[in-house]
Amino acid sequence: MSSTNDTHNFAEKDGQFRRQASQFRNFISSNQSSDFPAEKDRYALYIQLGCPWAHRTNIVRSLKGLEDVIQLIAWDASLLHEGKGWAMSGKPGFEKEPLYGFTNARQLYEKADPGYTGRYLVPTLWDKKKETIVSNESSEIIRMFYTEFDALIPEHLRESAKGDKGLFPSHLRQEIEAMNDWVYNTINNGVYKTGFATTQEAYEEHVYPIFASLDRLEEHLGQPGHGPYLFGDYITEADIRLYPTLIRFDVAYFTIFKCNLKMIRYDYPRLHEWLRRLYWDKSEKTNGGAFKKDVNFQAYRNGYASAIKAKVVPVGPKPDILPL
Ligand SMILES: N[C@@H](CCC(=O)N[C@@H](CS)C(=O)NCC(=O)O)C(=O)O
Repeated sequence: MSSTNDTHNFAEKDGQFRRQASQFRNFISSNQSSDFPAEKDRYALYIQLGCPWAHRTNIVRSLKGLEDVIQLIAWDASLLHEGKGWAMSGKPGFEKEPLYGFTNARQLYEKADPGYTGRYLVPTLWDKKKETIVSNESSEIIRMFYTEFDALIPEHLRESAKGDKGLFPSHLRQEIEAMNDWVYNTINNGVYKTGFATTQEAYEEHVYPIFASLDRLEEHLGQPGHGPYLFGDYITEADIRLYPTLIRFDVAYFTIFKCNLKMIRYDYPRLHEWLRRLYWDKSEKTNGGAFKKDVNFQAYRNGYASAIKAKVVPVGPKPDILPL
């Protein structure tokens, strides 16, 4: 990403990156008399392809066959304006935001709330009817997508039809929530705390826990009942939340965010297989390739290099991902 000025610095004075809580936290419901009822053509999902949090929401949109139900709008991943957020560059495919002709995310946030003072984050789930933001919290958006839209998707994709083979089956809920917690803190957000650190202390505080947690996941995948997916034979929410971080790991977090004690491809055989299995799958399990569709390795390299103001973009490792 390039920026209009040189003010990108995600760390605070003590060198630590602290993620703000998302501020729009409404929930779409299958109940048609709720404030935000599940409806075809009513909602739009704003993403940019580099963002792992947006990536998880787009994976679930594809996985659940919601492409015709929820519109997708992508900001140009190469353009983050400080003060305006993600933007449209004018390049082909990124001329203007299609609903209002906006050219940056700030305009959208201010349409929802003129007094908004937070960061202009993706993913942003927009209600076209009420003209406001439903939610900008990915962990909640994915749950709305896979629980509330059943009536609008083919029967074989419905969460209610899947029973204990679903994304968040009742017998695994506690285990998935527990894993979500440490994976979020030490891996999903851990790579950011490491990569955005501006002191040696902050960097070292966060880099070691990433690898302790990757080691823990590698072991987890070797236990009975686990593998090929994290909780056995079926993809769950835990897989969806880990994947966007690991698909970026070797090409961006290892190289650019200095999460460089080990690589997925050389040091974690089970995780490496898990990752490639999801990436290359084109079967019904992934609804024909939900995990590969919007992966863009060059966008990850460029985006993270720019986020830390690196003047050079590392080219390796190659290939971007190995065959299964
Ligand atoms: N908690 C949010 C985090 C979203 C987030 O941090 N998005 C980043 C892109 S990866 C963003 O939009 N950053 C723009 C900015 O900070 O100005 C979620 O999971 O939805």
